[in-house]
Amino acid sequence: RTEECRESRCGRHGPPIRFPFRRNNIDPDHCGYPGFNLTCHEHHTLLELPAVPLPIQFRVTDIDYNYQSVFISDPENCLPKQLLKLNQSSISPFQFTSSPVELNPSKTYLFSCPPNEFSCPYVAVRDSASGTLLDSGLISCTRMFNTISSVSWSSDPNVWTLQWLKPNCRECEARGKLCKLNNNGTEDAIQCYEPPPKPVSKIYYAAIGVPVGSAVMVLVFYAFFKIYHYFRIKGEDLARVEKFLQDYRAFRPTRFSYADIYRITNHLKDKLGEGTHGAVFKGEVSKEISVAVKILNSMEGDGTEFINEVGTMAKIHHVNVARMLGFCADGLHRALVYDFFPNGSLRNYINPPDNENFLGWERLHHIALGIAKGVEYLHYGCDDRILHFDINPSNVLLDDNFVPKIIDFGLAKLCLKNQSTVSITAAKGTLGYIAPEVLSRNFGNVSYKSDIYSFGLLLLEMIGGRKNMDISVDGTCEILYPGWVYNLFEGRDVHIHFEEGDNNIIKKLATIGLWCIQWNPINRPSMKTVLQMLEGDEDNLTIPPDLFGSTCFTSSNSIVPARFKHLELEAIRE
Ligand SMILES: Nc1ncnc2c1ncn2[C@@H]1O[C@H](COP(=O)(O)OP(=O)(O)OP(=O)(O)O)[C@@H](O)[C@H]1O
Repeated sequence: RTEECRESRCGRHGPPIRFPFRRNNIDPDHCGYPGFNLTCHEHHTLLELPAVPLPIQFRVTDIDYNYQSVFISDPENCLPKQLLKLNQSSISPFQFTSSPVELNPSKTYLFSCPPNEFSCPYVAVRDSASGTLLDSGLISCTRMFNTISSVSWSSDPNVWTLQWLKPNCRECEARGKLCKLNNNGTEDAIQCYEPPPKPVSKIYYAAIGVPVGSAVMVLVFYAFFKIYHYFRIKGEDLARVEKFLQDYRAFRPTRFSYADIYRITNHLKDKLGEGTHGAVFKGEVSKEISVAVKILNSMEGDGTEFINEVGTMAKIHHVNVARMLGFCADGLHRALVYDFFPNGSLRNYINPPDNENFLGWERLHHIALGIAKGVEYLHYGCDDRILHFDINPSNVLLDDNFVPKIIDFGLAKLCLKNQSTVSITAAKGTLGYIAPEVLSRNFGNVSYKSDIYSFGLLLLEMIGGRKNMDISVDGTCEILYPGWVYNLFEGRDVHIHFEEGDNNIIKKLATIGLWCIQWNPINRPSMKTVLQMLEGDEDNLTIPPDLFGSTCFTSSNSIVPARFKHLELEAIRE
């Protein structure tokens, strides 16, 4: 039967109502103790105290079950008036309590005041036995009489504290238990019992359910969005791969948006390196097709010129020239997409030649031949002659079979528009490969022979590596005048490691290299001739005149001719 007597409240903020209190006309009789009836009225909890001639209703503001106290106020905010009515009446089963800290019980005086001056026409004043009587504010009031016994004042003058002694549930409450009438119905007999588990309220359900429900909804929406997004992206990816393959088969470059580039490169995650014209990232058009994406340093314009140039570059197809698979001209973003070559650049293998990456002279010879074929194609195989201007080991990539692929062709033209002239500063990394006439027009006109010069130095680097070119400190001279090569022909130590038989390849590459780096562009062979030399017998090759004889090919005894000094100064100044 205790289930029938669950704790309740009149309003959400009302005091808890449980034994010995019960709600009048709502809770069964056995839920409360006689005289402890409370009434709920408009969410207020009301307590009726017996008085003569009529009972008086007070509002219950709180109930302290541990101290068996009930805090009451007057609904009309005029407690002293009620005090007057209560005078002499019994308020059983309650009684006024004295404040436990109040050593001298107070007398309470009741004053009648002019109703127009006071909202409550009665004022109760507490005065200690020793004490001061009136405060001057009550001058217009008339003292009626010293009131009944001790009224218990709480800190709020509009609230009284009543106490009850019977039934005594203090012990039960102190032990965290509840109290009820004994089963035998004897009024005095009280027993404790365990409080039933609190029913989960609707508010609780709402408090927990709403956020949890919302979170689940958000998760479900998020999951739907992700699935939708996934399939949309997948669909776009498939469409892109399809388009890419179509273009690939038709030898057309695919145009990518910057968002595509961003996705292909997995948010520009895997950076392969950074060159003069921009950074290179690894990417994947699909699981099978890996690409390298060169994001060009930002450019101006609407991209029309860029697209035209790219159109020309895309027509270039040669086994030794990296194929441009696609491009991006989106806003100010410009990018070029190439096949990805996992073996990286030739520089990794020739510098120095005797390390573990050394490919062997046979293979290096093939690579030199491949590069020469690629350059020859750029010079003679296209509608317009394409000058590379930056042939060096970094711009030669090696595919799975170590077939060389020339990259960065056309970039000089593409990016020149932005850089006004060939920038020596920008091309610092490849300074040693730049033909004299590119540095100074005193040496002749810039032409396809400038690429021959760079190729010659690439050959010399392939055989000697930087080991023989001291590029530190005053290295410009050594790079431009690799006199050490002549030591090779004279059988002197040039730090090159080779076996018997390799000698011929090395000498062949050295001879061709020397022909290619002749000062006068007219004396340099064309790429067609270079190819014949590379493919022919080295015995038929003549060693070019020692153009370094009178120059600074060693750092210690160098004497630079006046005309070359001019070049040297100019090169350093830029
Ligand atoms: N298609 C590619 N496959 C694999 N690696 C590549 C590819 N293209 C470029 N790289 C690598 O990216 C890096 C940067 O290349 P990039 O051509 O931009 O600069 P660089 O040749 O080192 O310098 P510069 O532009 O001055 O010649 C290099 O390490 C190069 O090996």
